[in-house]
Amino acid sequence: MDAIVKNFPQVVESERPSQKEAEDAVRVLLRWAGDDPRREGLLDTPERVAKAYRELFAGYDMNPEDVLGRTFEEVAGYDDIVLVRDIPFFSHCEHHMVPIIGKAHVAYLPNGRVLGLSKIARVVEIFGRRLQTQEAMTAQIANAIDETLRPRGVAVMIDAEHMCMAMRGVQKQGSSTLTTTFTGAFKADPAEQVRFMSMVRGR
Ligand SMILES: Nc1nc2c(ncn2[C@@H]2O[C@H](COP(=O)(O)OP(=O)(O)OP(=O)(O)O)[C@@H](O)[C@H]2O)c(=O)[nH]1
Ligand SMILES: [Zn+2]
Repeated sequence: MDAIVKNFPQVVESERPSQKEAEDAVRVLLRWAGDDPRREGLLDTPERVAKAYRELFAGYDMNPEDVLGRTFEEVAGYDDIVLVRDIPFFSHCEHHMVPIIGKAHVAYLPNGRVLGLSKIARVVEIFGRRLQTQEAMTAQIANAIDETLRPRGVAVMIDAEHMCMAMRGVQKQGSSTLTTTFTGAFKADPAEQVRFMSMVRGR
């Protein structure tokens, strides 16, 4: 799990700002945007935003190892692809802190043990609820499953729209970005990659 921890230096708990400091920071941003935090409609907004941030960034307080630790072996020798596709997620880009909205497709080739299917979606949640680049998020999901389950291979594809490209800056709505990470047999064997792609695309 070293790679995952290294990719995400997290705030030391003792250095985490207080709720009051977070609310004050929101008041500064409200003034920066041009509004008056003292007007009635905005009085409770800093408190709501601080609370919303704890929810939107809850992934910093979650460890993928806790989720991936529970596995099952009684699967009648099943050893072919397990694919969970179209897992919706919201994340935030680390450059602008605005949403990334997309879907993740996650597959692995079991090596005697399988994961609870919901745990795959939970891992997507853990990494989604942090500040991200799409590339890092794709690699982190694949590496977390690879390092804890030790399957024969992992394939992850993320298809997402970046609001920092749609709502601001270059303002291109509707474009999507695709990223993939392959490990093990998926990395070594292009035929396995093709199988993954066609299962993701197949309807
Ligand atoms: N590779 C990658 N780039 C991202 C991601 N999310 C946002 N970006 C890009 O990060 C870049 C930051 O570029 P900068 O020039 O530093 O910032 P900026 O002036 O706000 O850039 P513009 O968005 O072009 O206005 C932009 O090109 C974004 O599109 C991501 O997940 N992966
Ligand atoms: Zn951005």
